[in-house]
Amino acid sequence: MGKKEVNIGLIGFGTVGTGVVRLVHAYQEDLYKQTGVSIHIERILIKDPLKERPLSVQHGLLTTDPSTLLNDPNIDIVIEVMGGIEPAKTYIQKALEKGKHVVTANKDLMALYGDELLQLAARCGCDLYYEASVAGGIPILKTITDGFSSDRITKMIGIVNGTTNYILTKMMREAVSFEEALKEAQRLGYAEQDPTSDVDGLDAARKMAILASLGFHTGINVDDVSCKGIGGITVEDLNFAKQLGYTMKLVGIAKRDEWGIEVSVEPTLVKDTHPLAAVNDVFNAVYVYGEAVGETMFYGPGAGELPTATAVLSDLVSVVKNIQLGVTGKHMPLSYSEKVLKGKETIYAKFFLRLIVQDECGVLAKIAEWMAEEEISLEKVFQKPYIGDQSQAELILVTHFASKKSIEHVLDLLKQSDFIKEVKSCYRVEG
Ligand SMILES: NC(=O)C1=CN([C@@H]2O[C@H](COP(=O)(O)OP(=O)(O)OC[C@H]3O[C@@H](n4cnc5c(N)ncnc54)[C@H](OP(=O)(O)O)[C@@H]3O)[C@@H](O)[C@H]2O)C=CC1
Ligand SMILES: N[C@@H](CC=O)C(=O)O
Ligand code: NA
Repeated sequence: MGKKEVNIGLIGFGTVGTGVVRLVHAYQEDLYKQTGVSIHIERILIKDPLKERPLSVQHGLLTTDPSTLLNDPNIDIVIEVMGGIEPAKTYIQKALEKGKHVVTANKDLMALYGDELLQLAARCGCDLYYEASVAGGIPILKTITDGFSSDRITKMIGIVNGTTNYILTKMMREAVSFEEALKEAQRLGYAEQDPTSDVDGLDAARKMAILASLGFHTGINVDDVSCKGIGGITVEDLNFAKQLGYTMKLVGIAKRDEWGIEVSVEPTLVKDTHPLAAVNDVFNAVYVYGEAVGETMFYGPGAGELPTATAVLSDLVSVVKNIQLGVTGKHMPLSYSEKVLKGKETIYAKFFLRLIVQDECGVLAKIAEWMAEEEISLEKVFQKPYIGDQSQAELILVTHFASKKSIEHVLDLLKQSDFIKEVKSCYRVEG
């Protein structure tokens, strides 16, 4: 056992950074007992020196000059919790090149440049850990890389964005408007600096790319993830979902089978009896199916100061243990499978369609005929008068499993036909 003290350079002192400082102080003694070293925060890089902060720190600890942190030979580990691509990427590269280990919560960066940074870390003999980047406080990356090393993961289904889950829960349960719910999520520190990445699904897509890469042992990029956000969801959609026994969730799916891998993020109607339907507010959950173990589910807070800080701290403890044992920078290869992505013709799901149709003889028969031609069979059909116009009806269809290609073809036919007045919505159904 070498060191008596490990010095940390913290980049970012916002929601997560503040949580990290609080926990390092609160758990100082436990951390010492686990690792045999004192963990000391040596410097904190911020942007705005005039900002009021919820936590005061010792004079001289804060700096706006990155070189005082990156060039300080006393700093052993850099924790990056500032977010974004640049200058975060350059700071992490510089830290690794200087022989400093890195812990980051940055999924934007890890989803885009994870491979490059991990390779650099290996070349520099350094550790690079990023547990906080996916599902906040749930220790899901360690679970997948270590816990599932004895199994073959076939599917992961997750609610991996806390902000959108919080918004959808507030809209469905309390009829709070989208704007109000988003503002509250921002106030609570859940949302990204630019919350469009939460709302448009990109944050979840980045997390699913990281999960799929680790779970399927191959490099899945954000561009490989088909992604749709919650922006287009209407209160009407939510009410229909509720009446029919579904809950709307932004769901990420990563699946592999004999045709290859599919990864997607999209608003999904989850059956009320499905465990994911009970995941509310800022909570996240990831269902992992292993060939041998079967179904497992991991649940916990997906964002917020202290939950996210626990993930950062747990990585920090891993690095400190590696330093003490003299095994930093030594990792077995994780990426060894060929990447084969599935086409739409082999991506199967159930779908919910809401249509405004001409209320006349033969309409349903024609729709059923188009569906049959694509080998789509219907699980549920509901019809009710359309409030806006008595000559029209609102038709809701839930299909059995159909390929994405087939459903898209039928949607094209529906949109072009004279007797379908409007295709109001089409959602994937889970459960
Ligand atoms: N919030 C959450 O619940 C979660 C966040 N994450 C990730 O953690 C990271 C941090 O998120 P969060 O704490 O919410 O973000 P915040 O916006 O709350 O904090 C960002 C911090 O970084 C500092 N910073 C930003 N740009 C610069 C710069 N150019 N130079 C120096 N300092 C800079 C800011 O300084 P200043 O204070 O002076 O403005 C601030 O202290 C992100 O990657 C995010 O995706 C991951 C999981 C959950
Ligand atoms: N904005 C993210 C923060 C955690 O990753 C979320 O809402 O999940
Ligand atoms: Na996590």
